[in-house]
Amino acid sequence: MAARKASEGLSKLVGDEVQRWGSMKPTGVSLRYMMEFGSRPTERNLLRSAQFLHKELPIRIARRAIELENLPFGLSEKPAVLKVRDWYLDSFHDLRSFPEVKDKADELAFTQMIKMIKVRHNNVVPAMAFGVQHLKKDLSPSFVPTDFEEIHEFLDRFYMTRIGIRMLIGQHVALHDPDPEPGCVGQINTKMSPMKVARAASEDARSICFREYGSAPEVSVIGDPNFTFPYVPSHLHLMVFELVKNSLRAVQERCMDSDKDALPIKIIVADGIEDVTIKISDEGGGIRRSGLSKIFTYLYSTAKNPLEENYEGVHQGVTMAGYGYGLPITRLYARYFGGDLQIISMEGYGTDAYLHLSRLGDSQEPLP
Ligand SMILES: Nc1ncnc2c1ncn2[C@@H]1O[C@H](COP(=O)(O)OP(=O)(O)OP(=O)(O)O)[C@@H](O)[C@H]1O
Repeated sequence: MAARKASEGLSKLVGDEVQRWGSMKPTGVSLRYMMEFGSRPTERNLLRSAQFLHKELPIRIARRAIELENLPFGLSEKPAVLKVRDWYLDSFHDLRSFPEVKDKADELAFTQMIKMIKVRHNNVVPAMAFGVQHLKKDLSPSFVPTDFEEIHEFLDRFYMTRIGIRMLIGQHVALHDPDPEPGCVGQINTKMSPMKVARAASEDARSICFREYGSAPEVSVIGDPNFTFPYVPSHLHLMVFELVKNSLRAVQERCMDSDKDALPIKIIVADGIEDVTIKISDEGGGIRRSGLSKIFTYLYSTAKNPLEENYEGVHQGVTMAGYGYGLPITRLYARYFGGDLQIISMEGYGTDAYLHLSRLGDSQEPLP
């Protein structure tokens, strides 16, 4: 579909429909609810789930489309942001033009449609990053990072709701799996071993490190190998991958500068009553105190930006670092199910990342 012009404005494009849906209140779901509901994926429950999404997704999508139209500093006019807004409008339109979901056939067609919506939005993160980068370039040298607070808050809200939308779609689609792995309820593994996921994510990060530097520091994972708890393995994988990638880069660069051996990275998994905490410790030299306040912003990275040319297809080749998105996005994933992320640094020595995951899974989705 041809890109719409920003000047056409939202209200003219889709009338009051987006505004009307965008003013409705979204309904949050908890990990526990998803797990209990999804444990009986009967025809009736799948139908109920599709009916819920048929009403819920347009609300969430409309709210973001409206925000995308009203960003400060002219960010809404940037071509990459316009493209993202068009993806949201197209998805809103697909959902609203889908008739009421009444039976199994409707439900299957609806599932197919939302699966397509998820694919359409695959490149939202790099596209938005490209738009923001573009804006930063336009504003420099008068660029003041505090000006970006509003944009930063918007991006936090925007990506948080994106995680929610993708979780809801992914969960509904996954409940159709005729042969789920034992213990899995859609995307949730009721017996997820955090050690196993941490190991796999570390190996993935190490292979990127190998590709980039020709070697990779060792990563050891300490904890109870039999311990399991319900969580979404793909979320945990993504979070540990990002954190280990940062540690590997810091350790690797430090040892290249000093000609010393690369010191191993240590991951400890602790099983508490309220939280499962995963600590990732490295001796990569830490982060300067003056830079610490910036690490959770979307514009701070000490690596060369891979988005300088364009964002199309950036997902095809994961790089070691560059957008400055790893930490803020990881923290959003942790917070989505009631957890958090803290970074403690000792400049001149190393960094500890504490990833807290809420064990009870009772917290409602944060819905900005
Ligand atoms: N373990 C660490 N040791 C030293 N510096 C770190 C560590 N983790 C993060 N940093 C610093 O924080 C910055 C931001 O990290 P973040 O993960 O958000 O982005 P990035 O790694 O630069 O890029 P990407 O978007 O690809 O993850 C890094 O560029 C780096 O300077």
